[in-house]
Amino acid sequence: MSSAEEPLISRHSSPSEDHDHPDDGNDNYNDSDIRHDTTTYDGTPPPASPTLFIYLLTLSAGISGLLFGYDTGVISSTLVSIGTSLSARPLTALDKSIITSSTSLLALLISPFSSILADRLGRKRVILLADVLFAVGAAAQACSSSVAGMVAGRAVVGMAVGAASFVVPLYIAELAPAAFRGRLVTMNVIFITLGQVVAYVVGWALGEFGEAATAWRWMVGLGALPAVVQGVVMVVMPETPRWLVMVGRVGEARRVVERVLGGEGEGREVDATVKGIEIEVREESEGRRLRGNGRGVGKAAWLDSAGELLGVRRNRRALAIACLLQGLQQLCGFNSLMYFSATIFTMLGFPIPTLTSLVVAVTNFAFTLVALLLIDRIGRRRILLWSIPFMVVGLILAAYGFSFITLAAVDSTSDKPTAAPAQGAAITILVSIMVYVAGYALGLGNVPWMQSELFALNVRSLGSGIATATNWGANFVIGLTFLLLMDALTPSWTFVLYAGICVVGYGLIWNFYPETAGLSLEEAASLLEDDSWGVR
Ligand SMILES: O[C@H]1[C@H](O)[C@@H](O)[C@H](O)[C@@H](O)[C@H]1O
Repeated sequence: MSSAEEPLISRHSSPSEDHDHPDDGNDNYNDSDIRHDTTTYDGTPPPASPTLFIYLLTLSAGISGLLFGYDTGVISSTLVSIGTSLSARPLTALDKSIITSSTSLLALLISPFSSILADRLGRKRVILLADVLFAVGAAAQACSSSVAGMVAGRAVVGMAVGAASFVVPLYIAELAPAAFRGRLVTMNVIFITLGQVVAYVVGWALGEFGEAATAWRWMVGLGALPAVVQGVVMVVMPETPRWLVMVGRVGEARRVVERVLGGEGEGREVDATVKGIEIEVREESEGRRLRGNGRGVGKAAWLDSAGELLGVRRNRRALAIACLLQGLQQLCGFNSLMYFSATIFTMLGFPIPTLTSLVVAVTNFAFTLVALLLIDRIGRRRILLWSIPFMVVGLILAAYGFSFITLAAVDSTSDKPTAAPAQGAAITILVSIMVYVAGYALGLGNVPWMQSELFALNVRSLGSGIATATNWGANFVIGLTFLLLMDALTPSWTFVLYAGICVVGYGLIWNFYPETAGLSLEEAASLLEDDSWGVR
């Protein structure tokens, strides 16, 4: 579908992809949409300025990113504040690893089901359900008295993250006028990193000024707040017109389209948009019927899409690149810092480790802003090739710093180190971690989320879904193994290992990831036909 034919209210995916793919994460709308979808259904220009409705939509997208960021970031301060409150003993490295990684594991497991639920119940209800899970998970963590209870609370939050990270982008993609869609995905990453900053600030403030025994309960419990706010915003937001048409509620769909278009959406445009959605939905169910699937969650449709994805060379290559980038985003070890920086800075003897660890979140947020200003000008491939060397330098320097210190033993009741390690080395590690995080935020923190521009439309949803699952899978591995690796290999070798992964990743990107910035989807796809994978 060319840009002039793109409905104002966007479609989500092609016929064969809609029901049975795993999570396609943050990529139902992306920056390629900025370039390609700037006109409305009948070719008229998009609304000149955002309507109140668009602001509300932006707010709900923002809160969703904030929640994702808050819940992944807050664990850092929580782990160093729990002391002996869970199961009446200090947390072991294994406890910390399982508490942390249960969230990503459940996010990974739940995301494929959220697409089915989103079709059955509607997008809005699934968002509300995710908000309930966020709130219940936060409360369960706050009230837990054992390690198992805490793991269960984190797992419920993981279900919420998995469902929300699929359905919120879908909701926005189906509601936002095309001209604003690209900006909304950009916002999502900014809000995730902002949510992590908020979590770190809350963790530090409560750890410093709160009641020692209950501070960590407030840290995790406060995660319920944005979920409640989002739930309230969602109550006044409509269901998407595309879903309403899918279930035969065309009149309601029409009223929603009128609302989205605001004053500018008079008669003809509304008609054209609703017609476009109806045609699309009809084509989809027709396609499914022809493949003998009726209206169900077609296994054959899934197989068709999977066959296209793996059977066609350029699709296969797109998938390999998208998974490479998502895998690398996590395996480079960044989230080890996001989850455990307060634990690391405690071991290094910093007096207020939760405050020191704020530099990780703030550097990540600040350089994410810089990246998003630069990325279209510099290009995705180039920004990765420029930034990964900084990550390698940061990691090697940190490894070098760690080689000078014997980590202080941590007093299990106060979680404070029993002896202060060498200060110079600790500062070196702090600075090198900042260099590493800045490099990460400039490239790997963002570029992988632009994955959908690599895929042709008919395999985009499934391809992005698999790549997103790769992200959660690798995130789980990192969360589970970091502290255990620090014990088994020493901190220095753990950081060297991450540096090695970055070097290998750099080589793979150099050889296989072509520059797609500024290209149309067709041009990007045909690059991948080339023997050199379009890199030369
Ligand atoms: O893009 C985001 C961002 O970089 C976050 O800081 C990180 O925690 C997430 O894992 C990643 O997906």
